[in-house]
Amino acid sequence: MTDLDMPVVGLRTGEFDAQRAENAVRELLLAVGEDPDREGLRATPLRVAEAYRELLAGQWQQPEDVLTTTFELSHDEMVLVKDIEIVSLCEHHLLPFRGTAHIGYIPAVHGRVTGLSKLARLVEVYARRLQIQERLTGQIADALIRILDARGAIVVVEAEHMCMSARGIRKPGARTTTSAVRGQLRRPATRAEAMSLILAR
Ligand SMILES: Nc1nc2c(ncn2[C@@H]2O[C@H](COP(=O)(O)OP(=O)(O)OP(=O)(O)O)[C@@H](O)[C@H]2O)c(=O)[nH]1
Ligand SMILES: [Zn+2]
Repeated sequence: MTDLDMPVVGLRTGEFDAQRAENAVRELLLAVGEDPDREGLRATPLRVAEAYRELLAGQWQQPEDVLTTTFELSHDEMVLVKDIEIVSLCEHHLLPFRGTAHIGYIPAVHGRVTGLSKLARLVEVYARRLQIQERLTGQIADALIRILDARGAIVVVEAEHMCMSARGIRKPGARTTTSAVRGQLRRPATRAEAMSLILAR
């Protein structure tokens, strides 16, 4: 059987399998030489499973689920929300990366704008998945174009990866910045204006 013959399993099929996650954590505790039945660890598999349910809640959500409220408004200029805190999980090490996201978009002509909180909800949908920072950044920008029919979108994510600070190269404080720019925001002047607003403290 080749890989191509394998049934497609994983992302967003079914529901979060809490029992399976608990069993896996119990196995992990055994693997690191612990006794999962000692008092302090007895509830740990359950706690960890619940923590992953929360950290990965976006696996079972779609951006359309949160970009619901829109208002009829002809707004020709950029809407920018800065400093949205994010916590995501690096898909390579299952360790958190955390930081901030900044989102700007130019609404559709004679179109609709969305509620500001929905932009932060959109970030959550993609952050609460197994991610790499570049994909997270691009997915948010693409959703703004696809779902809001935005004329332009810019997303900047700044984050610190625990896989770089707590293990491996061990460089606490190293921050990674990624950006995704789509549509009219790719025009140099518009992009420069957006970046200066994002970088202004
Ligand atoms: N581009 C990108 N790389 C990431 C991200 N998160 C983690 N990584 C990197 O993924 C790479 C995985 O490299 P590997 O060599 O397969 O794994 P590793 O031996 O654990 O790597 P080290 O972290 O260098 O010890 C590492 O360089 C991580 O820093 C991300 O969001 N974007
Ligand atoms: Zn990592």
